[in-house]
Amino acid sequence: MIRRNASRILTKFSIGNSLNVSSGRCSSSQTRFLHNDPNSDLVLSDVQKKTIYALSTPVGKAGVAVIRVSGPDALEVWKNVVKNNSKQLIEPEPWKMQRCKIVHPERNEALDDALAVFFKSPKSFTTEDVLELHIHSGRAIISSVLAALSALPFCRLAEPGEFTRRAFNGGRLDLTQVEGLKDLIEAETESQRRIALQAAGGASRAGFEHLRSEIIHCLAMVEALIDFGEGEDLEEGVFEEARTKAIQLNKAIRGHLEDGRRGEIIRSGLRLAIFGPPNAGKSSLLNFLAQREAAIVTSVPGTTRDILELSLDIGGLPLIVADTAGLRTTDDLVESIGIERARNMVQGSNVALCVLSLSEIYDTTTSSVHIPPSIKELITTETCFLLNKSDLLTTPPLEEQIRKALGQNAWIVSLESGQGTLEFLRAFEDMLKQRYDADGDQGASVPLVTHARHRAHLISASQFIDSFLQYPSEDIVLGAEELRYAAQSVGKIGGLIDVEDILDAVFRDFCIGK
Ligand SMILES: Nc1nc2c(ncn2[C@@H]2O[C@H](COP(=O)(O)OP(=O)(O)OP(=O)(O)O)[C@@H](O)[C@H]2O)c(=O)[nH]1
Ligand SMILES: [Mg+2]
Repeated sequence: MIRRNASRILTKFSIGNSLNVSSGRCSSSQTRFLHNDPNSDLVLSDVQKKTIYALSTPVGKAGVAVIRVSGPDALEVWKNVVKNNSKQLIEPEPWKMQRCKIVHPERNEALDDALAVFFKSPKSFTTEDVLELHIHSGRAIISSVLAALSALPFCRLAEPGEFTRRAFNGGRLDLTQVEGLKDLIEAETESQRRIALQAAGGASRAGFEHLRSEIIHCLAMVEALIDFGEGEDLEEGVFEEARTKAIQLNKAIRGHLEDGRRGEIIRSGLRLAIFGPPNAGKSSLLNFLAQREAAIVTSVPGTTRDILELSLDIGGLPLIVADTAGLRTTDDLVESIGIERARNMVQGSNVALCVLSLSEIYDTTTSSVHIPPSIKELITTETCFLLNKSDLLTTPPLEEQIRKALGQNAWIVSLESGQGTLEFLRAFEDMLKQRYDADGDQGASVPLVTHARHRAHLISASQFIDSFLQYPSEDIVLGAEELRYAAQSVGKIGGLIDVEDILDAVFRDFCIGK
């Protein structure tokens, strides 16, 4: 189709962003949203199209509860249940809060003094007509208003998530924004809130759409090459230009994939494993971080036998902190199971913090550090160290020597006396923010990939681009197919495929005429 139409219109054209745009050639793009079936247009049943209502705030006693209504009959709902104080029907002024009474549509009985606002389609959350009733929050009030709405035959109670679903169907939100909205509501720490707000606001959508349009631009070059052939109707070097662009695109995608999984980790919580030999003060550290006696602390080595996990907010980051059994060789069956679990926990963690007793590992006469082999095997370049029980040393340790042996992320403290603990906490928080913070104090960029789903589609897009790059210029038809799949993979992240994209890009990016 593209081939025949285009070849009739175009005789010679050149490619690139700087080129002229033909006037009035672009057809308007028709956006299609994909749900389960990537090839079917969305068809809604009558029930699905009905006006829906639901309580949008938690049930219980509070100042205000909001009941939301969305759909083609939202205005009818207003006319039936919203009355001004003189009991006359009022036409809503869109997007403006109005003082009113909520009445039962059949009995005309006043149910509550309220505020109501009408959002006219398409400028609403769902893109449909939306009505919000801000009533007093109490069980009896809420149920009486919901009962009043259920008396209207053109309304039904919304399914879970149906308002957001309608916002998605209406094109107000793409899938990344829907996910962002959900994450925003569930955010428990600053960094989770920040990342979710960015996604809900459309930052991820813009990032992925940019990637997709770049792939489509690349595909448009290849399509033109298929239609017209280099050197005849097309300028020389188009194939090379498309390849160069594809290489750049793959680099950009890999950049997003190799972000240390920051987005996913912040969403689900960073896993911090506290490990070390018995009696070093691991449980004391957990209690210090939690600011309560969460773990049992005794002077008996081997007190902690199993993993104890706590969810904590450290420096605005969500951490799942695990206290583990002290690592040593033992014949005790229960203890050895605990030690095995501890090892697995350390290996599966995002951050490992090794707690050591200074008097056990530091030789004051030679200022050297000796770490037991059972601990050494778990240490990587990323491991952090807390050298505890500094109060037991008669001469202060040489910090320089310790940092030389263990790296910069090593701190000396006494969890018993509290010496050095606040400095450790501040430095540890800074280190975590440096590694994982999303656009916080440390200025790290907000990660684009925040869900495993995004990662999977980006990986397949990158593989399709790789396959395109394998094809020689003679097999360019097959290569174009790979690029088409790559664009589709990225499109799936937002749940959106634009059927007219390629046609649009051909006419937008190419200068037509001799
Ligand atoms: N002197 C001194 N004692 C400490 C310090 N921190 C912890 N302790 C003591 O060391 C002992 C062991 O502390 P825990 O926190 O239970 O050590 P652990 O590493 O969890 O030990 P296990 O669970 O047996 O592996 C307890 O008696 C603590 O009171 C410290 O900074 N100085
Ligand atoms: Mg312990």
